[in-house]
Amino acid sequence: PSIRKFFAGGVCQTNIQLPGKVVVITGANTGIGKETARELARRGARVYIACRDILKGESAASEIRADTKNSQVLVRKLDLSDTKSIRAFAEGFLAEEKQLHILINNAGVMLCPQSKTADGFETHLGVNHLGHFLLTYLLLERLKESAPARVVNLASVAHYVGKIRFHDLQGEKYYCSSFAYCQSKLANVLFTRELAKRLQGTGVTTYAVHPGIVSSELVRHSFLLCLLWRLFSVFVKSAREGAQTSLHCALAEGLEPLSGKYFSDCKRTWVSPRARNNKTAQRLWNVSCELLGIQWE
Ligand SMILES: NC(=O)c1ccc[n+]([C@@H]2O[C@H](COP(=O)([O-])OP(=O)(O)OC[C@H]3O[C@@H](n4cnc5c(N)ncnc54)[C@H](O)[C@@H]3O)[C@@H](O)[C@H]2O)c1
Repeated sequence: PSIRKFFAGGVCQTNIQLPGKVVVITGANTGIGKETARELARRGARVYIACRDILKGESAASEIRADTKNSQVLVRKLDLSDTKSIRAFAEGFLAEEKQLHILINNAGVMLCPQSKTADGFETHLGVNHLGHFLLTYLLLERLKESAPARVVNLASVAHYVGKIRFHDLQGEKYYCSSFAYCQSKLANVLFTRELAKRLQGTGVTTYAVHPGIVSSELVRHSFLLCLLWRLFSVFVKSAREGAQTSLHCALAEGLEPLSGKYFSDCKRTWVSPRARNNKTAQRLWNVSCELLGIQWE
C-alpha cells in the first residue's frame, strides 16, 4: 500500500465548491475525464460531458448523477475527428449556456493505426491538437465573458520525446504512431504556452497537464502497452488518481500567474526545451489556423 501511495502522485487539495459554475469536459465518458467530471459534479458544477458516443456518455452521466446527487450532468455529442461535429457542438452549447467557467480538453487517442479524420488530418494531430484548438477558439468568447475562467489541456510526459515535424506534420512521408502521438502531445504543451500569451489580461488562464501513467482505455491500440500496464500495475495510477492534476489546474486558488505552464502531480513541472520554443509555438499556431481555415489573432 505504501508503494501504491508513492506512485499515486499528488492530490488536488482545494475544497472549493462550484455551484452555478459551468464546465465542459471532452471525452469524459471514460478514464481520467470521467473521474474529473465526477469530482466537479460532486462540487456542484453543471458538467457537460462532450463525447462521441451518446449512449456511453449517458451511461457515465447517470452513474455520476447517482453517485454525486447532482442532476446537472449533461451529455452532448462531440466528435473531435470531424470539424463539422465540433462546430455543431459549439453552436448548440453557445445557444443553451450563457456561461462557461472551465473547459477541459481531455479527450485523446494514442498509437492508433495510420488514419485520417473527416477533414483529412492525421488522426493524432487532428483529434488531440487541431480538434481541441478549434473547440477552444469557438468557445473562447464565452470563457472571456465568464472570467475568471480556465482552459486545461491534457498533454503528456510523451511531449519530452515529441518533435513538431513541420515538413511532414501529417506523417505522409513517414508514419510512426508513437511519433504521431508524441508530436500531438508536444502540440498540446505549445498550444497552452501560446494561448496563455494571447489571453493575458482577459481573466482566462490555461494550463497543460501530465496526468501520470494511468490505467485507462488509452492503450487499447497497443497489445504491448496493455501488457506492460498490467505487469507494472503497482506503478500505474487509477483514473481517479490521474484526474487530480486536471482538478488542481481547474480549481486551485492563485494559479493565475502560472498560466501557460505545465503541471504533473499537482505541481508545476519543467518542460522539454522544444516545448519552451516560442517560435515553434507561434508557427504551430499559424499552421493550425491555416489547416482549420480560421483567423485567430
Ligand atoms: N492514461 C495515461 O497514462 C495518460 C498519460 C498521459 C496523458 N494522457 C492523456 O489523458 C487524456 C485522457 O486519456 P485517458 O487515459 O483517460 O484515456 P481514455 O481512452 O480512457 O479516454 C479518452 C477519451 O477520449 C475520447 N475520444 C477519443 N477520440 C475522440 C474523438 N474523436 N472525439 C471525442 N472524444 C474522443 C474517448 O472516447 C475517451 O472517452 C488523453 O488526452 C491522454 O493523451 C493519458
